[in-house]
Amino acid sequence: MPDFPAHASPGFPPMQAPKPKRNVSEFQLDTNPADPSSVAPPLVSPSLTPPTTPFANGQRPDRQPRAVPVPEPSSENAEEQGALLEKLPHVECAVRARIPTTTGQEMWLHLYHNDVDEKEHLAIVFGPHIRSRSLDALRPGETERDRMIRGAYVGTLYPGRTSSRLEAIRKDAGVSSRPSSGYLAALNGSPGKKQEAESDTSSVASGYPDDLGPAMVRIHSECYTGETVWSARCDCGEQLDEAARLMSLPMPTPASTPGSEIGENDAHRAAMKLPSAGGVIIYLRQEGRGIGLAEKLKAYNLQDLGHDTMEANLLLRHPGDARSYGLATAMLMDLGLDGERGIKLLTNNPDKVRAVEGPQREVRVVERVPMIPLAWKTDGKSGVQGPEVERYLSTKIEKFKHMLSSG
Ligand SMILES: Nc1nc2c(ncn2[C@@H]2O[C@H](COP(=O)(O)OP(=O)(O)OP(=O)(O)O)[C@@H](O)[C@H]2O)c(=O)[nH]1
Repeated sequence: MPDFPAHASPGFPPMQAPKPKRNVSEFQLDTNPADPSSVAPPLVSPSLTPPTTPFANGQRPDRQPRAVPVPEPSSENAEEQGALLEKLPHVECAVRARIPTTTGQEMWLHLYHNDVDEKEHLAIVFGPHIRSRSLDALRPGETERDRMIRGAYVGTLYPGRTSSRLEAIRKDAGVSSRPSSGYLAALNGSPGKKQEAESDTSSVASGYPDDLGPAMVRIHSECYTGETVWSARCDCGEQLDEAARLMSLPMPTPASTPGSEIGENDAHRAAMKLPSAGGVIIYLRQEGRGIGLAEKLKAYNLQDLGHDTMEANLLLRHPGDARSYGLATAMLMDLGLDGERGIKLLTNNPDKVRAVEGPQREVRVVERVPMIPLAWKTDGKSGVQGPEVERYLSTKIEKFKHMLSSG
């Protein structure tokens, strides 16, 4: 499986990163000097990275991160988990489309509307198993063609297709239908199930197979600078690429579960382009940690004047982090990822882990997969580098308490 392309345009040659002026020892990270294993990873330029950097010795050539179990929330730590919304927003998937990507993997882009803002939030779905309940629900007066145009079809589109349901196509072609069950049967119109799909789409089960375990999820906040105009102030573009790469890895076998080491056999299977176990990136339009692009650009000027990313927000009279995750919870529920089985969340952000679960723990984060900066994992061979991103990462660890040393 080839790597996802760097988010930077290949037309722009990489710039020489300036030499760092500061050393990791100045960052006063939360470590216990008596315990060498507690030393946090260094934040200096990769050319100076000492061997304690996670994966610096090439132990994880596959760049597959380890999953960390997430403990059940307790009433004792409820306060530090922060306040959650009392009521989740209403979301509806308006349209989805198949997007072939430059790596050869396909993804399904789902566009959502909601009742709390006017923005178009997105779910980027990898693999065949995750479907939107609100998209699949029948809408009054719509034709089969209408359903296909808004993406509410099963299988793939092709010129001349007349039905959104596979069963109807098989019947027209005189092919006997394979027995299907549950959600897909309901969508396909199997006797006894169609009524269920029409009357109460929220009660049908997700198509995500039980044996795949918790689905992999990334909640990503928009970053125009890091994802589109090649900024090296943050690692947002790289995180988006990495989440897509992990969700495109081949379907696990009993010997290789998602989040575990990937073996030679898996590399072979990836090369054969076997279907991926998939996952979903919820892409929220909360640019600049919720303060918007104009304010983030002011914050960058304040950072150039010597302030860190949190101070800059506060000087502009914004909270350090102005984001919320209720929309993400509602979208995950719509995608059938609520319930006991839980999800595996790609993040270092402790606030995000609980906030995305929702007021009644509608969604359960059962595992956390750390997002280690690529430069740390590849010993500086790739990834965003430079003094600005080093300062950004150190502030995330020191002030936002991101769990960046876990690996
Ligand atoms: N206000 C502000 N926002 C920033 C800055 N740098 C990046 N962002 C925004 O921060 C968001 C990404 O947040 P991060 O803090 O990188 O990561 P996170 O989502 O909290 O945590 P992870 O899940 O571990 O990646 C995006 O909306 C970016 O636009 C900055 O210097 N100032």
